[in-house]
Amino acid sequence: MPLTTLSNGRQAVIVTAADGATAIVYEQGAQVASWIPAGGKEVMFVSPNSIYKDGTSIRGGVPICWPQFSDMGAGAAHGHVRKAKWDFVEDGVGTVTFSLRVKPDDAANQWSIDAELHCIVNVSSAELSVAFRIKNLAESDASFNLALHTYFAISSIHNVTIHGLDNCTWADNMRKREKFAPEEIRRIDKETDRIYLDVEGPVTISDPQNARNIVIQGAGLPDVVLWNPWIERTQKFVDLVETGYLDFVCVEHGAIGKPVVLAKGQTWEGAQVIAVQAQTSSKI
Ligand SMILES: O=P(O)(O)OC[C@H]1O[C@@H](O)[C@H](O)[C@@H](O)[C@@H]1O
Repeated sequence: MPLTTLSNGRQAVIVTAADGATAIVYEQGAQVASWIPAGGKEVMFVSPNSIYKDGTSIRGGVPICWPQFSDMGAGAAHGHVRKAKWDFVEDGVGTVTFSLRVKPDDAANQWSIDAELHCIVNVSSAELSVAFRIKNLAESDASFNLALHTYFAISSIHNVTIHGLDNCTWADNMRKREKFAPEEIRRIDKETDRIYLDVEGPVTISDPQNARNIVIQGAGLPDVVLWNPWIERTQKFVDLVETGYLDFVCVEHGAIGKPVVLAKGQTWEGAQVIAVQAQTSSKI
């Protein structure tokens, strides 16, 4: 069994690619918490105040938010599977798969969905891909939202610029998801909690101080949440340090604007694919 116990006491698989890239994927939540391209820097942010215990999602990496985003449903905010213990399925060079059987009578499954979930992680120095697959095992349609809630490590929120969202209508999570017309967004300089709808191209985080662009693309996931809690809201998170907002930005590909409706017996997959490009100038 390739699961190992890390120094924080949690079980995880350390994935190594043929080119020397590594990733860490926790059993709880099938949560990716590290991706280091060979000879490169960590791409995932994980808060030093993260709580490592049963039923608590790590503050960082790629929490899988399903079957609901935020409070858009009857169940726990961002769903329950990010806090559940997933089953290891298989691993190989640069890859690991976890699964989770979700049954209607699970106490935490307030959506009563009957399904098998898979999280498939593939890693190399060029790319990290995190795929969420669901097979509907019920006799009726399953309807759900999904977000791959990825926390990216950055040199400082003051240094980075965001590209790829200017032409999209967005809903403000801080104003009851009221919708707004497209507008340029480059720097984040205040609390930002937006759902960009129907994003077609990649989203890029340009980080000149880290000499890299992080290029993030969704597959089957049309929407993108852009989140940074900024100064005041950060203080409300027990698992973030006081200045934690400086160190990350979340770019979360998801199916949020419209729920996915999956017919009985059908399988659906959505993924986030992340690439890192060396930067020679601050322009992208
Ligand atoms: O504290 P949680 O449940 O992990 O959520 C963190 C944030 O997740 C983001 O996706 C939401 O847009 C924010 O509103 C939320 O605060």
